[in-house]
Amino acid sequence: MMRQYLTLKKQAGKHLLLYRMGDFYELFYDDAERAARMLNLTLTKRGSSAGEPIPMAGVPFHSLEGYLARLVALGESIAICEQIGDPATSKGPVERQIVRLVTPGTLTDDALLPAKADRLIAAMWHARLGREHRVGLAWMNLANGSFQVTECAPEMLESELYRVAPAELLHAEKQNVSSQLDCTLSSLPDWHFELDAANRLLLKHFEIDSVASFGMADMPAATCAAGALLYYVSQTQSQALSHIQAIRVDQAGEYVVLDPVTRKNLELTRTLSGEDSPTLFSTLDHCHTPMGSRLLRHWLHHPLRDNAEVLARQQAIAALLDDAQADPLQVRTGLDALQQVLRRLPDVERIATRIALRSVRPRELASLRDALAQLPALVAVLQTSFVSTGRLEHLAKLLVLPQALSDCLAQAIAPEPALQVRDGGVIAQGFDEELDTLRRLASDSGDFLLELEARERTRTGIPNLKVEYNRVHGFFIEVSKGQADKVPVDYRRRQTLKNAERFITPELKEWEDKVLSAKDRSLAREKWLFEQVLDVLNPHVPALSECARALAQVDVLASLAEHARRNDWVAPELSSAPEITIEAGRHPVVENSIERFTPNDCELTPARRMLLITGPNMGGKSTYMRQVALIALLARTGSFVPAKQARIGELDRIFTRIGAADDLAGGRSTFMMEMTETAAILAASTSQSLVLMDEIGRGTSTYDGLALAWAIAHRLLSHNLSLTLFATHYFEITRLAAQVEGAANVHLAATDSAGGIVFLHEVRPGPASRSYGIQVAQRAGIPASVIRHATRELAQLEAQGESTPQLDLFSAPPVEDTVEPEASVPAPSEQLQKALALHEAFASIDPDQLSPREAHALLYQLLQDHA
Ligand SMILES: Nc1ncnc2c1ncn2[C@@H]1O[C@H](COP(=O)(O)OP(=O)(O)OP(=O)(O)O)[C@@H](O)[C@H]1O
Repeated sequence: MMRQYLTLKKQAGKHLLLYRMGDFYELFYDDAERAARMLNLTLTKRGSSAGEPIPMAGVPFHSLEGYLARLVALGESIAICEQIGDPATSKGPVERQIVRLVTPGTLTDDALLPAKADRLIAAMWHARLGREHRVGLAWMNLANGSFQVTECAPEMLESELYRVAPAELLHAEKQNVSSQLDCTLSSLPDWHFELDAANRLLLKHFEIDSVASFGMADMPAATCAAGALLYYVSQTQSQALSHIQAIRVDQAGEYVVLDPVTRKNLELTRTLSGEDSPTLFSTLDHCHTPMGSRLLRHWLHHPLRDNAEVLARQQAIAALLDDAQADPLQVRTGLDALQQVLRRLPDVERIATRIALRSVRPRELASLRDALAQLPALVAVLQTSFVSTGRLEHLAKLLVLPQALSDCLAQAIAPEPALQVRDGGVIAQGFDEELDTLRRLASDSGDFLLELEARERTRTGIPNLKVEYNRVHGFFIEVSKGQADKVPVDYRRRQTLKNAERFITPELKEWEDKVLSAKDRSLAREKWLFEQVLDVLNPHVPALSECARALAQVDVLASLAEHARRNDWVAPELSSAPEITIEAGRHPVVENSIERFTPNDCELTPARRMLLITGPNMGGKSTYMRQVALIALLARTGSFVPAKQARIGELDRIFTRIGAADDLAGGRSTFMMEMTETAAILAASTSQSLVLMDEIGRGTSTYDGLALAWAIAHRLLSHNLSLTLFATHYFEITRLAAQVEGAANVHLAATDSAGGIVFLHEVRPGPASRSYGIQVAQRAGIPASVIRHATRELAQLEAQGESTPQLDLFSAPPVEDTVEPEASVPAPSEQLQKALALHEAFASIDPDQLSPREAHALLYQLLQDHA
């Protein structure tokens, strides 16, 4: 047996091998030790190998799914080995085979999948084509059959990986992955990524002549990744992947690029501390179906650049809301009616996939049958209430499925089927004549038995004779001990009890054989019929999947409309210029968590492209910056936004540099992280990008920090020309507004009161007047003696004026809120002047215009002038 185990373990490779033995799945050797640790199993021993006992651990077969879910959540991959041979006829160990591979990215079972999130598997391949270096990325959602590819430059890979967010990433053994993404990495031999083999596999699977059919003619890197991915996934499934029907090329430039840090900082689907709520997704998710929730999550991570699709979604939401407003006395609006139907729908998307993989359960088919019966009502609401809305009208059409599909389910599946086909009672009465006869034979024994009992009582003269059945002994005739000697000769003893004897007669035995075989045959017939039903359903899988996608869209649009209705959100105007103009905007998440949120305006246009934001700690700077980014992002997904009015232009990227934490694992300090992120922003942001910069330069000495912050702001303003929100504590930076066209100062207002500082959370024009740092510290509970000490120190430092080491905004004399910056700004210190001069000298250099000799000379000149 151990030899068989070791052969199978070799096949399983790195996967944990669950080896079926009777009612258990056993693990041996290292697998046993690992699994025992992870699952808290008892580690035992079985036999020995080379004189050492073999470690063993096991899980009962009926609780396999629960253990699998835990292992997969820990990022493990598992090979499941079953007994294939018949133990009765086997010589030596029963034949066994690996029948299923479970990996974090290839799950389709409902018990193992999160309802509201997708679990994708991706593959990446670096290709060098001459001097060009491209990365091909392919990803698949096995649970709904989508398969996508893209190619990107290596520096964009991390952003793309975070956008796709796979649960498992396949890569070639010789190509290391340096991503910080939290996912399971599975390495494959390099030959899995060979172009010819990949091409052949894709052509065979999709039955096409060339990958050009999918627009992949010039995408060799993506083709290699797609081939490796398809091969790997098909190895994990025992069924053909018939629901994977096409590859979609994800065009770079389709989406507003969000780099990994921005996805995190904006708390789209996870809070900074790693919780699921409160996030933008948890706030907006009023979806009634799991597939709706999954699509909403996808939309939030994929804001669109092009206005057309955004507008179509927005108009659909507007129509859903208009209907509600058109007749305020309407007890139930079209939106309510839609939601009522949506509430009753199961996860059609995943059921469709499981039909294709032939792993669907009877009860899922029953819920699909009931769902299909609801669809006409949904279509009717869409067609009566929202007839003239392009998107909703189109979706309504996709919800109409062939009648044959509903008929098949309605006729074939029992009203309340058993959990498993092997339990019987899955196929409906009246669907198959043979099955009905077998069932009747198997269960309609009542009349025959009563008749037999009466007959035998008369024949034997034993009045209390009974004919009965139990699972262990089958049918029998029971006679009390006192009457046992009266039984006829054809009675054969079956069992002796304390007060009774049980017998069987040839007639009863014949009946028993017929009934029991009818039971077996009816179960076998049901199993066969279930497979036939799957054959009938299978061709409808594409239409069903499309219908599921349409349902998900209707659900998301209804959810966004519902949120807009409850929170008074408005449709943003979309423009093609790079601009963000918001009147009375609110933070979509914070507005729901505090009692009174103060709305604020924002105007960012090419002519006023940078807002320098100042104000006290706790004043609301971060909230304000994030709210602007979130409103822009919401507008680009087609949603309404929390504002009185908004106008959002086409954006290519959203960047954020907000309070970094140490990347200890990556060996980078806070300051290093801050500078790395800033370098990426300066390299990639354009005049169509929205950039959020929060207190850049704070992690180093005052002079360094200030000089860097100044130069970075200057660069964004004069070179990148991005729409920028730049929050800072450095006072000198506010001078930028006077020096460079396109920048303006705003501040978050606060005021003193008898009870201490009061934050007004209002964005007002001009720079802030004071820091209120000590007042904030006081509110935070710093002891009164420390506060008094700090106040004395501050007075002294302020008296020393410009020579203080703290060059920040708040060493300046107080100014009125609305005073323009240049009126109150002190002259820059000597060091700063030097830094600025150096910066300006650098800004005037165009390296592309210099020969190496000139560059060398210029370098010496700069050293001489600025040392
Ligand atoms: N517009 C607003 N209306 C009402 N409350 C607000 C508003 N903006 C922010 N707040 C509240 O003020 C608190 C502080 O906000 P925020 O973190 O944005 O301040 P900050 O200026 O960035 O502070 P720090 O500089 O210390 O990071 C938040 O917890 C939020 O609840």
